[in-house]
Amino acid sequence: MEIKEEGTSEEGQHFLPAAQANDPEVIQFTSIQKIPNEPQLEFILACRDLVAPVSDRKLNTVVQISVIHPVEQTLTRYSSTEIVEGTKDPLFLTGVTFPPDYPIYEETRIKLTVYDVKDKSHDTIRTSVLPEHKDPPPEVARSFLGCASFKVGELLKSKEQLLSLSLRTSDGGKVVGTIEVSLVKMGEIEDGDTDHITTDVQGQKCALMYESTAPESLSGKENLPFMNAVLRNPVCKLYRFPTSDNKWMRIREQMSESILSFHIPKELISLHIKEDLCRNQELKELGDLSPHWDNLRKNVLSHCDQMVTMYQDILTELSKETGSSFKSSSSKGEKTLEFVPVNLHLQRMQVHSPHLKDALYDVITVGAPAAHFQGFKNGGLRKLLHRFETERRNTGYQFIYYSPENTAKAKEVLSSINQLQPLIATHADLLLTSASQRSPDSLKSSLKLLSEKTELFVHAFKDQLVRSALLALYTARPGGILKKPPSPNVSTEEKSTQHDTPQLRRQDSIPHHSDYDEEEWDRVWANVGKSLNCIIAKVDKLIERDSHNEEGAGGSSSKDGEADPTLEDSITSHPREDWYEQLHPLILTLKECMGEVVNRAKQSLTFVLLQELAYSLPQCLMLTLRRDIVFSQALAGLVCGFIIKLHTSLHDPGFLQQLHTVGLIVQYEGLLSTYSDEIGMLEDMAVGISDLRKVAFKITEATSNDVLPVLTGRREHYVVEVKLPATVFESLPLQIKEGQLLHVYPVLFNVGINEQQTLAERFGDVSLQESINQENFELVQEYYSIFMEKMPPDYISHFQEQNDLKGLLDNLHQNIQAKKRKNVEIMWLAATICRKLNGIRFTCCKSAKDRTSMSVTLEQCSILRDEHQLHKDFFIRALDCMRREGCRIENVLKNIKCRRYAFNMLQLMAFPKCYRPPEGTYGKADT
Ligand SMILES: O=P(O)(O)O[C@H]1[C@H](O)[C@@H](O)[C@H](O)[C@H](O)[C@@H]1OP(=O)(O)O
Repeated sequence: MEIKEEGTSEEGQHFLPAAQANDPEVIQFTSIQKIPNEPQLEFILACRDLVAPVSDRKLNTVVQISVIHPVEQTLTRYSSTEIVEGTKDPLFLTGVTFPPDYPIYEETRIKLTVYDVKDKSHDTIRTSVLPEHKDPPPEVARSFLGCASFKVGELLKSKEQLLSLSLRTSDGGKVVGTIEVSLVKMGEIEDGDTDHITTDVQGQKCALMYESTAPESLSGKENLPFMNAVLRNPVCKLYRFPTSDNKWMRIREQMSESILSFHIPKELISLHIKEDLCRNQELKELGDLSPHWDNLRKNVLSHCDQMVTMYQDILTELSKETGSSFKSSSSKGEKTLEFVPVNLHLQRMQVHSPHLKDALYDVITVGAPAAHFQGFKNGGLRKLLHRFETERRNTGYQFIYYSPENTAKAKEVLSSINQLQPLIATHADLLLTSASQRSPDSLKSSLKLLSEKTELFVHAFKDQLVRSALLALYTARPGGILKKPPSPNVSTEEKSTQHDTPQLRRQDSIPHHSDYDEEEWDRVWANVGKSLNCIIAKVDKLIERDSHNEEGAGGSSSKDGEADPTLEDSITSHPREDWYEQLHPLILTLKECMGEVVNRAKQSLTFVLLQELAYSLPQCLMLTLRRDIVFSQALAGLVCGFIIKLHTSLHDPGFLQQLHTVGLIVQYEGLLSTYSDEIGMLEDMAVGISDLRKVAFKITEATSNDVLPVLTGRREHYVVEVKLPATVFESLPLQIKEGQLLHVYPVLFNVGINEQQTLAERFGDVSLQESINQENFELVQEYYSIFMEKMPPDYISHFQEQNDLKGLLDNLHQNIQAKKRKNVEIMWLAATICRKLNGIRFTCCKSAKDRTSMSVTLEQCSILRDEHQLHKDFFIRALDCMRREGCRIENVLKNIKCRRYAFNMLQLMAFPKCYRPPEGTYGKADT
């Protein structure tokens, strides 16, 4: 019989060839009845009276679970239990679970093979590097004890949903013990005779009886398809652990990829292309420039065109990856996949514990957003951007220095102009339509909209920057006589730096045209407001006269029955007017005035952008590319985290209120070291995460089957539209339904834990980590203040009763100040604060594979201990179970095709103890 390894092949990822999955003719097997989106089958295992091959040796047992598919009759290795040491009656804490889409039927046969493990450190189970997926030679690590098999249908139909099977030797002859298979329904009472089952902890017994309620849906049924639309290829694991009062809790671990890994980068790159094409066009439309500026513009344009082509090529390549939802750690340096986050997953723990409500704990795990292809020789974004700005500020006479804030402002105004001008034109046309229909009500409402938009338009130019840019452009036109520098709207800080340095000379050399009429712009700009006022006045008059006409026509008369002479006058002097004709010339004037303003402002602000681009080409564009790449990776993770959080908390009114009044905190745990390349990664990551502040979310009602989020905006500000099904959308607070923007507050705390960090602490520099932690602590505090201020008092008083956030914040602050080596307490506290504040949790290292796996499993077990009374003697065993057989070892396998954490002994010695994986799960791996 052919043996396959689950999860290493394409088949492992998709479970069934598509043709078979869709063809009812081929599949004639009995499906397992199940709750939608819940695992199809879950069971736990225990052995009894195992016979040791050598009588004086204590058994260390492990069960390997394999599936015999009824179609192909092939044996697929599916999962394993943990190793239970020193007992002939092992009870396994690691169970077996088959996710919703797994091709399993009542006819499917499950084979259970029991091994005796001789040497744990060599028992690297199911290492896929072995050819033909053969077992490691038994003498090396484990020896076969016995096996048994059953059909899924037999288990489902069995009395008490429990099978007790004899374990036999390979020739099928000798019975070497019994294996018990108990069907599990998460959240349901588990029956069974427990007397014989002991844990491996001396003398301890755990009753298998649950005192629990029926399963409660943790996320609404209606929105499940929406959430599942972004998740792919779930891996599920099941455990049972004892509580401190000797009851059992059940834990389901789930890890899923997200289609957003590719969807968001594609959306974002399309927006970059649109934004850059528009900017290039505006540069072309700058008009005549003097030879110096014209040459500069030509140079900039040729580079910018090349960049657009590059983005287009990347988009084409990414578009070929239809349906992809995972970029492996080994692809992190691939140029065409640079915008895609590394190894992005939702890591979920679902807990069902006695007496407590079922609970979900999510962490998004992802490789630190970083530009791996560009590399880290010169550092990462934090350093590169700082260096770039300093150098730009101090360069010679060729450019006018605009601060990053001013450059951003120029982009913002340009974007407002591009949005508002067509909007105003549309509202103006609607006003004329209302006029031609002679409808006072619709005339009034059209005017209201027109006024609002025109006021926004006028307001957009209320900035000194526009004036200085106009002047700068004027002097750059051919024939400009250059005397005095146009000074951009510099902040006091900038002014002082410039005065302290040779900037004075440089500024002095920048030209000014003596003929420049500084007030001309004011006149042109004010004309827009004036022409709007004329329209308002005219509309008022028309409506007023019309109402008088109506009254007149209706036989208006004074109380005593005599006609009102003034009204009669007005009726006779203003016969029924053509409103359209009255308004048309005024609208034309408004459009003309607006056109004039747009023309001037667009050109001058584009000239500001030219200054930024002209400096240090092509490095400046490469820096933008780097920032775009890092941001794209960070954004894909954020959108995934936001959608998951939204779907799991939709039924919590407090959460919804927090969402629209405060916004959500998004906490990133970084495990990067501040040594060598990882310094650059951390510098990239810090900027990428802080750039996420430019993102806001908006929730809309889904109107089609396309439920993927939609991205709009430009580099300074993005809006992510998240769609919800109509029924769910209807139940949201009004503010959210009305499209209010929902904000996020990203924060990053980093603590390096590996051997590189030891070097950094002994011989290097940890200041980057220290300043990141300090800066981000201030951000958390700021968020907390807004939270306390904006949430309703009754919510806050209940919240304060439940949580000592103030104490946690103080503790975090003290830990940050303490400057202790590898102070992992910082990460634990930050994570706890985030969870208590209903935030979104992230964990990242270089690849989100090894260190991240250690950290999320530790976090999961800590939650079980702190929130669900995990028995203290089982903390390490639970941790080892999760690390040895849980979702994260599958993560390693799917990344590097090898079931082994990439740590060597030396590295592990440097790790804080609770971050070290169990024996036999780590070693040299080809990453
Ligand atoms: O998932 P990571 O912890 O970033 O993986 C590291 C691992 O920690 C380290 O021990 C090993 O030497 C590799 O550098 C891993 O990174 P890869 O990106 O090469 O998987």
